[in-house]
Amino acid sequence: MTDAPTRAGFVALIGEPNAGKSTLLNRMVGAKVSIVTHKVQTTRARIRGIAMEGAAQIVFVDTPGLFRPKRRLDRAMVAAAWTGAADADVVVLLIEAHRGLTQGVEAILSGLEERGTGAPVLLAINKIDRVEAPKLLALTERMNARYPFAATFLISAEKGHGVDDLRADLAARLPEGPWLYPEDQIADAPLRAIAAEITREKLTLRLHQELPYQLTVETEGWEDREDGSSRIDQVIYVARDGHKGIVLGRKGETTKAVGQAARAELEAFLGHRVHLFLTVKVRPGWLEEAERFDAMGLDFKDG
Ligand SMILES: Nc1nc2c(ncn2[C@@H]2O[C@H](COP(=O)(O)OP(=O)(O)OP(=O)(O)O)[C@@H](O)[C@H]2O)c(=O)[nH]1
Repeated sequence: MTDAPTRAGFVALIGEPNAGKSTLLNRMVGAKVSIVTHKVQTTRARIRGIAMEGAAQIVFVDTPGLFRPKRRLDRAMVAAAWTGAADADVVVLLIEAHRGLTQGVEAILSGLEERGTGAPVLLAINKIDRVEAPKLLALTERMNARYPFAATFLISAEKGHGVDDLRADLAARLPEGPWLYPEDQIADAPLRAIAAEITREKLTLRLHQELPYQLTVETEGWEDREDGSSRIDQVIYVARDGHKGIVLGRKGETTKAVGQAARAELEAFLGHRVHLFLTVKVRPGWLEEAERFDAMGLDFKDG
């Protein structure tokens, strides 16, 4: 028997808040490689996780900023977010079985129609554990009458029903080609990446608009200690000296608060004690290294 060709590509998972995107990702990807903290609003599509299915590598991206309240829509940002969906090889629209074709879902479908996407759009009706079979059938028909989905999957992300079928179908739709991320990176980079992402998120929450552009967080050290705790060393890189002060805050209080918040979340995530050490460093021109960050699976630029 000949080996199956390798495949790789991007899958955009879209849906209203609370549809179950994180739950589904965790199911498909496994907790270890799922970057679960994604609340940071950026104009870039973000990699949420990478799943291997046979010889296929499925890179899940999400499109932050897509469905924010209309009044505050920043056109450029929303356009960029849609680009994320349009650039994907496959789009999965996740909806809730008990809520059906809501106004929010309708808005997403209109968006897809307006902008168009060359990629097939799959419908995943989630939370099927909450409704009766006849209702599911009716919803499936209604949705498919509304939009030409390439396929429909009835799933329960929480209970795991239908998730394997969805993942296998996604894998089969990806183009043939080499993997986008080396397998060993998928195996060990993620925890460090998640830890860096958590700190970045706390910085964003704390600094809001003041957050320096060209800021990045890297986990440079990780030591699991015998007492069950972890020592994690991270560096916050900024592009200019002036930015260092913003990140540190008066008497270092910003970094301190960020560190405390990040540590608490890391402890909850890892389930054990964490000693987190943050350093702020200036690294002009880190953008040149953007490709390296891309390779780490944290971000990638649109287009
Ligand atoms: N009953 C049921 N609940 C589910 C299922 N999948 C997800 N949920 C619940 O739905 C809620 C939202 O799930 P999330 O995975 O956080 O949803 P999300 O789409 O990532 O939400 P945002 O992060 O706000 O975009 C959680 O309380 C889940 O436990 C399911 O299959 N059945």
